[in-house]
Amino acid sequence: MPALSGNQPAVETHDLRREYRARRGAGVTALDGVSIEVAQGEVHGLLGPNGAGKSTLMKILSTVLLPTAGSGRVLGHDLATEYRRIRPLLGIVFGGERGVYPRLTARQNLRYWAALYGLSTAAGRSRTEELLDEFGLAERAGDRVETYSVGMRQRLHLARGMVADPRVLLLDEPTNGLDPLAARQLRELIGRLAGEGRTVLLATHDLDEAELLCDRVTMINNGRVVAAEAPKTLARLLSRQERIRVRADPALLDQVRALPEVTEVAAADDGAAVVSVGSQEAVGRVLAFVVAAGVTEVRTELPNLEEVYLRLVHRNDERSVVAR
Ligand SMILES: Nc1ncnc2c1ncn2[C@@H]1O[C@H](COP(=O)(O)OP(=O)(O)OP(=O)(O)O)[C@@H](O)[C@H]1O
Repeated sequence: MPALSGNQPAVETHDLRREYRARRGAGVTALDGVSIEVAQGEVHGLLGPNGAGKSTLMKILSTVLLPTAGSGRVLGHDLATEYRRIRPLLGIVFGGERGVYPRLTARQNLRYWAALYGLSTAAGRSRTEELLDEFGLAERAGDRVETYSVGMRQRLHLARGMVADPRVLLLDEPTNGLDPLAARQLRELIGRLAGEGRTVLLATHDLDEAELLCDRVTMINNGRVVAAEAPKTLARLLSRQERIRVRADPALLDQVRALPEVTEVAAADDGAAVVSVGSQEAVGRVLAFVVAAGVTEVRTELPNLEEVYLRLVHRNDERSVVAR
């Protein structure tokens, strides 16, 4: 990977707008003033419901689509005028079959892409073998891709995106359609690639994946940024209810339920009870009550990213709620 230069953001956009013209009727505004900033080395999630504008943003960042208005830079290079300098810095892994030839073997695919990226034959061959090893494809490297499982194909997509050792990886729903094991293997690979100092921009519908992998997430709805923060910070900012997880007998739980500060007592999957408390100030009083009653297994927790997402994106279409 080429050395890092300066500390400019890996990716930044300012007021990006993208409209798609319709032949008849009104056009669609896919992006409506999107400003994001992704630091070098960061794993950044792009979250939002279908049609939110994630793929449009990814296409603009990968320089295959121009914005209608606004601007953006990748490692300091302007998206509109310096795309030739940006492309070698990017590894692009979008879903579907594009970019990998099913009738060729994994080895042939990777050598082909290495040649397209301008590697010499010898360098392309050695890079191909490295990638086949790293992405767990070496054993089947001589088989046609059409005989691969979906998980193997997706690992090959990721390997293809890594041929030129890019500084920035753009991943559009890379684990979509994978079974849990294959998705986990791919996430481990993504985590490893990110650990090498690369910047990763990951569009995903999988909120657990985002929580697991991402340093920060941007949530987009109707072409607008509704939040941009670290998953934990978002949870804290949006948490109107603190929760306390306790293990206690049913009689004590009845007493807890009757406390004025408590809004709900629900059963968790693991047999514990999750006590929701109306305000953060009241948590101490409820905690004191359960501890005085002899409960020893007790901890407070924040909502997970899925709950934050549901509140932010599906609550309504408010404008910027928690923009950086
Ligand atoms: N080529 C196009 N022509 C017209 N409208 C388009 C085109 N591409 C996307 N759109 C519209 O722009 C909006 C944003 O689409 P986009 O694909 O960027 O969203 P997304 O967040 O990636 O959705 P998904 O999660 O379903 O992939 C949608 O209303 C979509 O219908």
